[in-house]
Amino acid sequence: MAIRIGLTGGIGSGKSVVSRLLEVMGIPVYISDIETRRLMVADESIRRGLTSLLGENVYIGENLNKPLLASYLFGSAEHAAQVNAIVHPRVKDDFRLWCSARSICPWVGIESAILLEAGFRGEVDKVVMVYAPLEVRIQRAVSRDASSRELIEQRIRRQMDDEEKRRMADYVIVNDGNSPLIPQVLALISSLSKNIDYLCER
Ligand SMILES: CC(C)(COP(=O)(O)OP(=O)(O)OC[C@H]1O[C@@H](n2cnc3c(N)ncnc32)[C@H](O)[C@@H]1O)[C@@H](O)C(=O)NCCC(=O)NCCS
Ligand SMILES: Nc1ncnc2c1ncn2[C@@H]1O[C@H](COP(=O)(O)OP(=O)(O)OP(=O)(O)O)[C@@H](O)[C@H]1O
Repeated sequence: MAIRIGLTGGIGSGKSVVSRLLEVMGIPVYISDIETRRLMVADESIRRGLTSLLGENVYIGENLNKPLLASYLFGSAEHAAQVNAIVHPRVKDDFRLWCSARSICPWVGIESAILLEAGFRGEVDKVVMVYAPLEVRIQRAVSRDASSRELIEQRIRRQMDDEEKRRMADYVIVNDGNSPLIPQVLALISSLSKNIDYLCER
């Protein structure tokens, strides 16, 4: 079985950049944002759950009504918990299938801002947190998404606090714009490789 690396970090921390580096090194990465987007349209049980929670308008033909879902989900912790309970179990099943299709790979990764909140700690062998200071994250997300500061802060409120994430992480990669990323990713792979005997099934 492949060693599963869970890559997490708040919105704008730079997980996608780190994922791309892992992929360049030949490590396939399950990008949760992309796969979840696919499942929310294709998976019947998610469609049923969201329609019964939010009404028929949550889909416009074959497309998800993203503004409707976003305003509900990010509006309160309770709403986020309701949506997450419909979506995340199916994402977990899908990730397990994705891993079994790659069992010959020595490593695989999963990238998710809410890996720990969504209960994926038990799905991975090691948790790697990508860290950037809050203000840097906000500025990056605002310019990447052409969004407002208020909307990004609203999403941040639905995510686990950085300090808590840091405590649960096995490794931290600092992506503050000053610390170079590539040496940190190489050091991570090298450190995980040292533990390969411990991580492999005997
Ligand atoms: C609400 C939706 C439609 C907004 O779509 P949009 O294109 O604007 O944003 P996108 O999907 O690219 O998400 C951007 C970022 O928002 C944050 N985010 C998304 N969903 C969540 C969530 N449930 N809880 C906390 N943060 C979230 C993450 O940092 C994510 O990387 C979309 O995020 C969604 O369907 N979310 C629910 C499914 C989910 O939990 N996805 C996250 C898997 S990591
Ligand atoms: N070290 C860096 N220097 C400059 N810009 C960066 C750096 N790291 C990331 N960025 C930029 O910041 C933005 C956010 O990064 P990225 O999309 O990787 O974040 P993320 O953690 O995947 O966020 P999300 O949770 O929304 O998926 C992107 O536009 C990215 O190009």
